[in-house]
Amino acid sequence: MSSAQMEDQSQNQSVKCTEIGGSERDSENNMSSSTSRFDYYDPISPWALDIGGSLIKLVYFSREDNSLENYLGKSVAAENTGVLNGCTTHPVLNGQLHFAKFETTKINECLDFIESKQILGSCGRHQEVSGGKTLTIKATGGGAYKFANLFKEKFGVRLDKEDEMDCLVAGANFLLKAVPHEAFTYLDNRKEFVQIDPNDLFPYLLVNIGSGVSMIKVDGDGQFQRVSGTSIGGGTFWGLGRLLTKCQSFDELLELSHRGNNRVIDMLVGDIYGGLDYSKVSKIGLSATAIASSFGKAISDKKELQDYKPEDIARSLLRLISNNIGQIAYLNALLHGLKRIIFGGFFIRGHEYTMDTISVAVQFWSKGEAKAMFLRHEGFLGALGAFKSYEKHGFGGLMVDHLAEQTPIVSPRPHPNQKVNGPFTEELADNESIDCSVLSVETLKLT
Ligand SMILES: Nc1ncnc2c1ncn2[C@@H]1O[C@H](COP(=O)(O)OP(=O)(O)OP(=O)(O)O)[C@@H](O)[C@H]1O
Ligand SMILES: CC(C)(CO)[C@@H](O)C(=O)NCCC(=O)O
Repeated sequence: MSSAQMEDQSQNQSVKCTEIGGSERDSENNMSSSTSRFDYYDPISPWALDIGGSLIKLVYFSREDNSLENYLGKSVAAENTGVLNGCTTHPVLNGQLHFAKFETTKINECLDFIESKQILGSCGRHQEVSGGKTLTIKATGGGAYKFANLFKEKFGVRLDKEDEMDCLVAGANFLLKAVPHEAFTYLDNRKEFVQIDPNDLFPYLLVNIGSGVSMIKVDGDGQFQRVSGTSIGGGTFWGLGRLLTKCQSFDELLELSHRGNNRVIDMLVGDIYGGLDYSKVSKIGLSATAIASSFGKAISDKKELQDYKPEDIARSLLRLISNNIGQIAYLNALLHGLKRIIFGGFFIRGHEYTMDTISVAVQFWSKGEAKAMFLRHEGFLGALGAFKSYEKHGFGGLMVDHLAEQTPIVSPRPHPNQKVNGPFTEELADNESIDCSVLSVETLKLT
């Protein structure tokens, strides 16, 4: 299939997922202690959190109304054929996987959202599920530690902490293996979806650009090493950008950068060489338009901060940070012999200029040997990994397993080749949901 065809299809992309759980829920993590088998027939919709330094990411599953009937029907049918009696059934739950994000400094908005959407399930607030057990929710990121008490006080739920790197890798591997049209390249204003053969996925370098940046060499499922990182990341862009431009939101900063011209502030090779290409006077090969020194013009100009346009500052800053991350990523890929570099994290936000800058940096430094790739669900790797981690604890129908098929997505997206007015290419709309079919494997205990 040509990349152009793949791009077209992506416009109707949706994810169908399969949710699998297992085993009896008799551990500390249980949602139910099962005094009757019907305790299992009202499963709490699973959800998971990734609470980072800048943003909280929430992934949750909601069933369609007829889902429960479906579930009961299949289970009873299984019982009638003698499959039950402590054995496993495979009821299919139809529903949707939802994604939402909130600023960590506004965590109350997240708590209100959880409450308003009733994603705590039928047990409601301050629940003690049957048998005196506390509902446990999978959570990752530093905030899973920092805000554990807040969730306990507000909802009576316990945050079951999953390692941040484990979750990033699990989320990335899941997306790369199971979700069609997930990975893409972006260069010269062209977005091309890449279908990676799941058998030829590893090794790769995962570069997660959150507040800070983690670089992880991924060798397989659960096999990885955090090889590097840098504190110059998304938090730096947003923090410095806010101070320098006085803008009020991250989106405003991105919007500014879209309109700006970095050459006003960055010192170019041509500025130093009197307009000549350095490549013409030396073997080093830097063009006149290459940035010699980010923000370098600010030293020579007799100007103050207010003399620069906020949009030009935003543009230079975005270029500086993206370039730097692209370069460090490439150096790590080189050090570890990796050709494929996959970028995630909410810093990217499907922003054309960010992706282009990172891609150019990787291409430039690797002389075309390495490739930068991006992910549609870039910001939800950790939360998806936490969501998937229910599975490894073997309880309660809580694992996205594989994609069954695609159905049209609810919200329309611009065509990848269509020039959009804003700075974003194809960002996941906030709170967008994805159709899912969920296979819930429950071990039913008959009493
Ligand atoms: N609406 C937004 N508000 C604030 N920052 C945003 C927003 N959208 C994107 N960002 C960018 O995304 C970054 C956070 O990305 P992400 O959520 O992946 O990391 P995090 O989990 O908060 O950080 P860390 O993993 O380092 O703790 C911010 O620092 C900022 O650059
Ligand atoms: C500290 C974490 C892992 C928290 O998510 C992240 O912000 C990060 O990778 N920062 C970069 C730290 C460093 O390696 O210099």
